[in-house]
Amino acid sequence: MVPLIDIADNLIHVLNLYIGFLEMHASKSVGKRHEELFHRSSSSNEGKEVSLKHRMVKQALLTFRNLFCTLMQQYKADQPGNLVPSKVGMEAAMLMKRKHQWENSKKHVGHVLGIEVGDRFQYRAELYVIGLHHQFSKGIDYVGTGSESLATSIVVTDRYDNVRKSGTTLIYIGHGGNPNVQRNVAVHDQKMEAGNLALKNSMDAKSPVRVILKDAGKFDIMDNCPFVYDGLYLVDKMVQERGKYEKLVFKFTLNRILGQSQSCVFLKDDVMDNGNNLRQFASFALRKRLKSRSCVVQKDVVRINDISEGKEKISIRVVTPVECDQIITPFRYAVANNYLERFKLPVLCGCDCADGCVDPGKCACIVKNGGKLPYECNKRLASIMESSLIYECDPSCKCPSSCINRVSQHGVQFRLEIFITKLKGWGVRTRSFIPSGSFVCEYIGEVHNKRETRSNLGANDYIFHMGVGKGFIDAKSLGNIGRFINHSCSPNIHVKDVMYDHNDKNLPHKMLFAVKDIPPGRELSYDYNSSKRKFIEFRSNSCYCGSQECHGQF
Ligand SMILES: C[S@@+](CC[C@H](N)C(=O)[O-])C[C@H]1O[C@@H](n2cnc3c(N)ncnc32)[C@H](O)[C@@H]1O
Repeated sequence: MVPLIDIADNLIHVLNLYIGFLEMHASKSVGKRHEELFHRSSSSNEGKEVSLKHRMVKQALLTFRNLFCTLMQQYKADQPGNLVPSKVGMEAAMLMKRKHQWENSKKHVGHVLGIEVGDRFQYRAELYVIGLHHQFSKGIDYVGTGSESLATSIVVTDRYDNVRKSGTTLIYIGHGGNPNVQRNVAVHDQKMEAGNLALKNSMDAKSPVRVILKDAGKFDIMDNCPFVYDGLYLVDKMVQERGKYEKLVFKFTLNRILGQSQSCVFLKDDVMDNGNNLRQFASFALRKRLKSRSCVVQKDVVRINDISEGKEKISIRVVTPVECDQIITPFRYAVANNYLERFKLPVLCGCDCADGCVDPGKCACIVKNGGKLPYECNKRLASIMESSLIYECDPSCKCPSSCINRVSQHGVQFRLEIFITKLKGWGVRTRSFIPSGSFVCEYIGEVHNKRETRSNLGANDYIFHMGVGKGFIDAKSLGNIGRFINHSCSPNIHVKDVMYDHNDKNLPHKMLFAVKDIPPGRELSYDYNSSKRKFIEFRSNSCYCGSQECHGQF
């Protein structure tokens, strides 16, 4: 028992140092903005802070999960009778609290910096550790007291008769009144106090409330990450009625604030549309069938099985809703850039590492990366933000294709699909979980040189600017999945320059890598204006990315 705690403690100590380091750099500017309802970033610096905060939240989750696993193992070995995961979660969270490892520990109304609509969580205690909901078991969290209180967040479970209608309206039953045999509490009327009072105050003040949905086996959100942050809602109505135990309960009607991104929980909304709770009319078999399907495919019909026509290792399908008859404007799918003849791409200088580039100091290609391997052994970027230019091993190198320094040249590795968005035309989403740092795809097209002007190329939505004084990639008539990826002010992938089959730094491969873990069903997006460089010019002025940090305009 003791050694395991020691391991956990050491682990926390190391992570603590790292978090402390991040905090030191973040604290100067993040400060007061915790109080803001919508964390919009107006400058690229703020954008950086938001992504830093994302990392800090992620780090807190990682610390929690490691600790949770360690404690679970400990309980399994020493006290299997006391193994209650929710209690172990609480214990892990409290251990972290003692080490000041919680994120966003100050309660506030509105979104929480570093957490996005649609983010999923495995354990209830995780919500506490990252500051999304500061209650271990109570459904309503709030700030202030009495008539001054305001609800900050609610967790919607099936414990009470909560109902969800049309994906945007929640009928949420207030707190209290349930019998509790263990604590010898009999069923009673709910009282207008604590969380109930806070929700009422929020209604009067029109103050938004964070909503976290929980799949309890009947709400089919996701099996292993049942808690989903569904965004901000307003409490529009409150009535007092007789509940299932014939005692008085408060029923709050909350409506989702418009303009927030989808959290991919619409699967069951269709079923629950007419105001019916899934539990009230769906048979067990139907529920099981629905549960086994992914919410990504539920609403859409597959129109094209593989738009790459076998050119990619993994087929890329095109889906649209049943009623949508939109088709993709024809283009030629390619898995490599088409360089115009006049480029005469320079010769390569490969490495001699027949053993697979295991010694970074000896590999000529890795030396070009400053002697550091750009990728970890799991083929993910070693450091997401570092090195804007990466040299991978090239066709003339002696190393095998499995070499650790060959990642993005192998093409698409995750199941991606093209779908129709509400306001941005076609978009790309993932059907697989994409871990942070993974290669997603290249932006492929016809490569033109710097002397050619926009008017030569003709205005189109698919021109990717390689950088000042460099070339363009035009993916209008020849391209790959990359041409369908939209812009977001809060992106989940980003562009890296990679060289592997020529030496012209003016024409690097534009490779897209995940900057965070991306769950299945999430749209992929990068910042078209990253680092003050316009990769792709918007023809319309308005941005419809729907993120909390959206600038609205281009
Ligand atoms: C490279 S294309 C992306 C794929 C495109 N949506 C399509 O239907 O083929 C770039 C164009 O997509 C649209 N777009 C991408 N991101 C957008 C956003 N956040 N808001 C509005 N339009 C967007 C703009 O018309 C832009 O010029």
